[in-house]
Amino acid sequence: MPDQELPGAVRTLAFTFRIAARSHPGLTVGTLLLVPAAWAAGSLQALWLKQLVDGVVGGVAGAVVLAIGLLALTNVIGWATGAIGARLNHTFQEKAGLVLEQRLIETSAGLTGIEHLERPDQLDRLDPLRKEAWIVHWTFEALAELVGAVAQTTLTLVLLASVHPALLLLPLFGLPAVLVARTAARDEQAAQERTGEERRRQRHLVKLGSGAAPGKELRVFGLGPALFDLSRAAWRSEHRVRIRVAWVAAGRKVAATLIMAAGFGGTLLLVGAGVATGQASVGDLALAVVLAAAMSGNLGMVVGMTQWLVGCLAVGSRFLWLHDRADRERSLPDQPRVAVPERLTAGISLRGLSFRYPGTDRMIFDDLSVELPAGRVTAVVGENGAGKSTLIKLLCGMYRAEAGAVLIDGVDLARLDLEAWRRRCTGAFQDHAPFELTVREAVTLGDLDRASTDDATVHRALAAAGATGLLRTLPDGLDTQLGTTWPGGVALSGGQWQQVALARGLIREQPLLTVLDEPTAALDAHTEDALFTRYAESARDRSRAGGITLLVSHRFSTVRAADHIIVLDRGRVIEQGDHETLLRLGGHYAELYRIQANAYRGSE
Ligand SMILES: Nc1ncnc2c1ncn2[C@@H]1O[C@H](COP(=O)(O)OP(=O)(O)OP(=O)(O)O)[C@@H](O)[C@H]1O
Repeated sequence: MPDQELPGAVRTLAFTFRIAARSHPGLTVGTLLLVPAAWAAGSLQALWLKQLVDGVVGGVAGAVVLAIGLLALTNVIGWATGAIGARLNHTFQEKAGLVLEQRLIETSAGLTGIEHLERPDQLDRLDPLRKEAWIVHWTFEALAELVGAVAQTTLTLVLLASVHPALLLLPLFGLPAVLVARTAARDEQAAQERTGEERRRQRHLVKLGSGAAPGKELRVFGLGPALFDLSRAAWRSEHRVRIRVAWVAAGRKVAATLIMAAGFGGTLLLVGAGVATGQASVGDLALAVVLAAAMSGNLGMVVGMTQWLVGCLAVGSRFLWLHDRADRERSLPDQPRVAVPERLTAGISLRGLSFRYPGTDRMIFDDLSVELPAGRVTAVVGENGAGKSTLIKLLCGMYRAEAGAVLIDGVDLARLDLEAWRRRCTGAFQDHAPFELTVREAVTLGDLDRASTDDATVHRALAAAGATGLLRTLPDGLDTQLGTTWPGGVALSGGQWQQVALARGLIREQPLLTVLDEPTAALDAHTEDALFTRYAESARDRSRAGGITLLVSHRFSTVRAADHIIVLDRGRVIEQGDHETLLRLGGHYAELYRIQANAYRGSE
């Protein structure tokens, strides 16, 4: 289970309301007053109807004219407040939605680590928020409509009590419906939590089955039917739980509706008897019929709006949960933060590092010690799952180690100003983000701290990433839109996307740490080889600030260009040294290098 319960409805409502009200106080108040006013006008009409009926029955012309006038006036007011309220509400929703979305991005991206994006239990929790963030915007409409429904119900009750005090009991008959709605919403949320994994799996399988990237594998392996079966199984497993919850809720709702109907029947009997005995007027009967009928509708609306609001809050509570995490992070005892050094003199030392991913049992590193000397290019090699990418995550402060420390020129990374550290880090990753922007934008995103980026800088970054040739083929040079789903956008191959990502990673000047986690795996071996040999040379030239490059690659022809090579095996360093030393050692590295070199020669 995730480390913390989801926040309750009241806290979530206050939180969502606070964010929106702070950004648009006038709209908030306007919406919350006008929408309910339109509702209340509905009940007043019933009162004027009673006056009208009594006026007609008693033959009092003045009362009839007054009642008609009031009916017309209330109608106009109800219509006008309804129309303006709806307009305001719409504007408010759009504006508040934008603020909420902005906060969501800020909160999610602002968390120091990436645990919430990688841990399955936390992903299950965040999934509805990512997919249905827009539901949170409806919280205010749901709230305004609920306040309106409650206001109308209250006014209806006051009017019913004026006919016969016993009619105040009418809402008791509607109470089960309200309780049933609340329970149904809670059960639905619990079912959502329980079936989060199945839902994600099903969506993942549908995405695989219909996406462009897996299209080839799907055809070669004839995976369509198998994926469909798996997706159907995941859907069934999720659906079974949710259908059971829906049926139980439907059963309870039928019972609650029967109780409401009994209340309506009782009202008619009571007031009808009063008219027969002369204790009530015909107008009272008309009022009671209209209001009692409206009462079940009103309570139904209260129930519906409550359900709607609770549904919005269920999604909002995930937002608050994320927000709480950010708050907890901010409220950690504020240790004096050490400034990030302008240049590295010693380098980075990983000392006695022990780490396992939160929520898992397996140690990825157990007492790992590694030195990354300042101004040097260090390569890490090792089989799949050896811990290479995890090492990078720890160096960038995405996770904290359980024991040991990452020392930056002797200072524990945990004591450094992490944001400032990250501003001095850069990198490119195999699972890079394909930013479908112009080439210039996709590259300059790598250094937003720079006051302005001239074209020469972008060209330099693209050249360093070996993408000059690619640029020549693009119709509008740096202004070319990437991604075919945009007007005039061009399609890039996997390797070309990687080149753009690498250029983004290389645009920052004088980084203290450059992590290159298989950033060119989609390039051919020759191109990668030439690129890194050139990169390693320029990195040595630029090593004045003591910047460190950490390269992860499975290609030994590339790795040999590094100053220092670390061979990882299941989280342990089994060999290290430069290429020549490791070859002389005749160990694991030498063996793998020879296998690759032979395969490479054989393929030529
Ligand atoms: N987010 C995660 N949660 C739990 N375990 C993880 C997570 N990411 C990686 N692991 C586990 O940590 C171990 C090391 O993974 P890592 O990605 O660091 O290996 P790697 O050496 O980079 O592998 P590759 O060469 O395949 O990229 C693997 O066993 C992997 O299953």
